[in-house]
Amino acid sequence: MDYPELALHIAGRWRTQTQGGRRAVIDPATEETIAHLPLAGREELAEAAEAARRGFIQWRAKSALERCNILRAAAQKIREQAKTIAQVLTLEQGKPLAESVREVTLSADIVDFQAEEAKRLYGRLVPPRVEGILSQAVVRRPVGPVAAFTPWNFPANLPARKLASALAAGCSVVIKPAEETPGTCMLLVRAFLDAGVPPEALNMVCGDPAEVSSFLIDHPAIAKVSFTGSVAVGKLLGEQAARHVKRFTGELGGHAPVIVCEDADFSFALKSSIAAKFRNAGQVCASPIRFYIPRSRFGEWSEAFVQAARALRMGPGTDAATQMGPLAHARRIEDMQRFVDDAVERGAQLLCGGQRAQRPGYFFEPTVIANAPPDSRVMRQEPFGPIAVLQPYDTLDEAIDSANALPYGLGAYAFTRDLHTAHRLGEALEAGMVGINHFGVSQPEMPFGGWKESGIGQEMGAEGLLHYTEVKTLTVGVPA
Ligand SMILES: NC(=O)C1=CN([C@@H]2O[C@H](COP(=O)(O)OP(=O)(O)OC[C@H]3O[C@@H](n4cnc5c(N)ncnc54)[C@H](O)[C@@H]3O)[C@@H](O)[C@H]2O)C=CC1
Ligand SMILES: O=Cc1ccc(S(=O)(=O)O)cc1
Repeated sequence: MDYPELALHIAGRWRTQTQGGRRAVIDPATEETIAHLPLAGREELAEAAEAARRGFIQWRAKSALERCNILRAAAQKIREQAKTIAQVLTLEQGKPLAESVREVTLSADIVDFQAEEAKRLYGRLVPPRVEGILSQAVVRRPVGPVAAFTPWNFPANLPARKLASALAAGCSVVIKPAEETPGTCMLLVRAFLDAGVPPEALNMVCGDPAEVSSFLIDHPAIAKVSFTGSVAVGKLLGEQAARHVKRFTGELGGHAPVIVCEDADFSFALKSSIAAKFRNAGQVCASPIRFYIPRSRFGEWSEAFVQAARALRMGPGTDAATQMGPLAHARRIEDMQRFVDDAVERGAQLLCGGQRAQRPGYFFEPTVIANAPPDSRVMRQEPFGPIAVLQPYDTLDEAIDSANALPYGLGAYAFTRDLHTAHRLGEALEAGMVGINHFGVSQPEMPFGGWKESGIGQEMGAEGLLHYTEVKTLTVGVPA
């Protein structure tokens, strides 16, 4: 499989030679270097921000229909190249190739949806309360150049969400993908440019994440910051944006509970749970983490869950038989071990896995922990990896309280066959996305965002576009 030569897109030019040096991009399945990524220096970051300022003026001047047509052409190009982009994604990130193909085609769908929404960015006319007013309108206008920061777990989907909405609204962008997975984003950026987005309206930079984000957020050309990543970094970037009163969207971490009710179809719930838990090796912000199981059926569930976890085929994403790939980078392995060791030290039971796999690559065994005390790290922080925690409960009220106990609220799930219980849980679970009897809460047409510390704002759906706009009250009086 081929991996492309990496370049940054700054002020209308692709650059392979940059002032910030370069860093290796590693295949997480083999730990081998597959490419070198040029890094931007401060002057190049300034060039990108200034270009975004000029690009914004050109891009916002296009009609909604023109923007829609260009973005739909970009979506088509992404779809046509889905296999190639997916191969790059799997090489740099590790997930199974079939998952990468699905991610890339879904990214094209996200771009299509936001492109169409550009034509529906309606305002409204409000009857004036005083005489002599011809029209009193509420309209939405693009917020301005956006600095977008995306992580390594969904190298196509997450840049697509930000690029699609920002560009559909008429904003220009400087995007910084994760340095671990830059190739996928580079191919998406190329598709947008080839489709007709003005070269200065779309910039891609990489570098030291903290230096790049700090520089861009402080830069006067940047009007809005959009970040996907950890709660801790989200708070830092949000604070920095707030100091300039710049707009901020944060898609941050979660700690999703799953309540399996006494009346649930256990075999369906278990099959769905295993697929959702170990998809992308658990590196999904809305991934299920805490499974609350009725005490009377805890033994039966634990046994079947462990058996299914052990049966998962781990391997390189390029192997068609692989069900779970490696973790995306070396730091994740160390972090998984800390989660497991801490839980066991505090008295939890390790039912399976719990260690790095004995093979090259950043593989960590599918891990199941039971009865983790509430103060264990795995019960308070997002493991962001292939670790499931099984907890017994006695009453549904108790399970709901436990599910809502953390300061996060991104995804939450439940399984029941009773319609009343389904509605009750749908209301009671405190999260931006609640899935009853299914985990598919991330869809291009639906808003995706967190409650509590899990984030601010939403991406995708009609709401996603609105976060890239400002509201203007526009009153036109009768000329004197
Ligand atoms: N919500 C999500 O989709 C993601 C959440 N995370 C969370 O982050 C935790 C740690 O992930 P790691 O990669 O090990 O650590 P990390 O915190 O170094 O990096 C996480 C992501 O944030 C970016 N980042 C870090 N500091 C930044 C800064 N100052 N400015 C801009 N971007 C910055 C990195 O480039 C990377 O893409 C995970 O355990 C998980 O909880 C990580 C990736 C995606
Ligand atoms: O990490 C967040 C995230 C990204 C993508 C998806 S999905 O592939 O659209 O399901 C879910 C969560």
